[in-house]
Amino acid sequence: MKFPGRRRHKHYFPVEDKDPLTKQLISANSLKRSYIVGIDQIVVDIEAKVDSSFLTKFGLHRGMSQVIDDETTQALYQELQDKNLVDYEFAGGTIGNTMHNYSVLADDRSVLLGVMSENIKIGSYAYRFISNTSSRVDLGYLQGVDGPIGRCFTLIDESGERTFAISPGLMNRLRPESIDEDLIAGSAALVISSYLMRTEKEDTMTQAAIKAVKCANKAGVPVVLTLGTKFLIEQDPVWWQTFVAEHVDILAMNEEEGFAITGFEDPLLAANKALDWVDMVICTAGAQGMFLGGYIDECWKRHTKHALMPGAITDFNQYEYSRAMKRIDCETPIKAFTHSAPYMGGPDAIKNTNGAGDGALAAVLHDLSSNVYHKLNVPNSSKHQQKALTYSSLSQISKYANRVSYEVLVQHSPRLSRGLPEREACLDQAHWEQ
Ligand SMILES: Nc1ncnc2c1ncn2[C@@H]1O[C@H](COP(=O)(O)OP(=O)(O)O)[C@@H](O)[C@H]1O
Ligand SMILES: Nc1nc2c(ncn2[C@@H]2O[C@H](COP(=O)(O)O)[C@@H](O)[C@H]2O)c(=O)[nH]1
Repeated sequence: MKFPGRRRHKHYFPVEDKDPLTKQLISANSLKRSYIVGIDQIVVDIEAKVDSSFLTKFGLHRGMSQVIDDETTQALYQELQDKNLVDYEFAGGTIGNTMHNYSVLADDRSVLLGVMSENIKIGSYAYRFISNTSSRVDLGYLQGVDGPIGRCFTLIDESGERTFAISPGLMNRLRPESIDEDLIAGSAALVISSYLMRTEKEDTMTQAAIKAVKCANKAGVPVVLTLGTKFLIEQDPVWWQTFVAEHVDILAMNEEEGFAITGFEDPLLAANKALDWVDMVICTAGAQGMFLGGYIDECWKRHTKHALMPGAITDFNQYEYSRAMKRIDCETPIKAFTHSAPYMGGPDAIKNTNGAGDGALAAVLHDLSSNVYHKLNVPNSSKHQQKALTYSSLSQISKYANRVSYEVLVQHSPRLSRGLPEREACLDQAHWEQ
């Protein structure tokens, strides 16, 4: 496990550096490992620049992620080929991206559950998915299927808006019996997306996902849900609210999805509402940056050293230096929030916004899993007197998450090609010598 690392603040430190005594006690090969598990519809992204008439021609709703039938897929793909519009084909899927990014950041194992074609031809989409995924992502638990994985046509129009057209193939045929309960019970988190609930009659993905969620709930493993797209949530917000309240511990959403599920347009108020259902919430807000909210026990609260911020909740960031806890572990729970503006004010030129939110979530998962890893290996550390969910404070996690989003924005793919630098070039030498 590579720890989240020191960035603008000096609180990050690897296990080995924490204490010279523990350093002697722990030899590298006796370290216990932590890992996270994600479930996804296995898809390859096929990205193309199109104009709005293309979307109209194929009956696609702009800005939405929608499932298309075989006939539409054939015609759409043919037109993209004929006009030479395909820019790039790469492994995708909202959770696939998140597992990949987590493994790149943590330089450690994640496990991806889903389906994979049994017979893989060189150059096929299945082949491409596997070869574009970090070797740290364990694909050994994928369930074989006799047919293709999914394709996600990522159509970018003149305004930069992305419209996703999903040709599902057999991506939704993950069976409940393919869910290994011990694997989930031993993980640091189970990560799912709302897309897993968008299935047809013959599909088994939803049942498989629900089985995994119940297993995680029973084992006390945090369930992390990312909302994927506002259109899915808008169809039945009450169902989602109930599902989240009953089964989810950490909710990740952007401000549009936040509005769809909570009814609050302001991302801070949406995050505040979500904390009625979950222990921790991430609400990204594009150029506004991100809000992170969680619970802390009165006795563990830490005051910020930053300026108090204006917003719909007075002094909302006053306890942002605290580590997040499960509400149930707090005797006197307090809601705490933090906000981070985009790293360095955002890139001068955004190459692609695809996956910026997934990148932020991967960073949060890295912090969560680092805490489990540290606890497994240094259980008596004073750090674990507080029964916290996270390794770092809310403030640091959100800065880290924004930093990762920035990296996604300046590259073409939603998947990181490398980890973050050990030292940020933009920070002067004095920062590292403090
Ligand atoms: N236009 C932008 N300018 C600067 N930063 C951005 C911009 N869009 C996104 N970001 C960064 O990426 C993060 C996630 O973006 P967002 O678009 O909210 O996610 P999603 O992909 O889930 O919709 C933001 O919190 C911010 O740090
Ligand atoms: N598993 C699914 N993944 C999907 C679906 N529609 C889109 N996507 C993936 O989302 C990312 C982009 O993420 P975003 O946070 O920037 O919106 C992209 O790589 C797609 O593959 C879906 O229905 N199921």
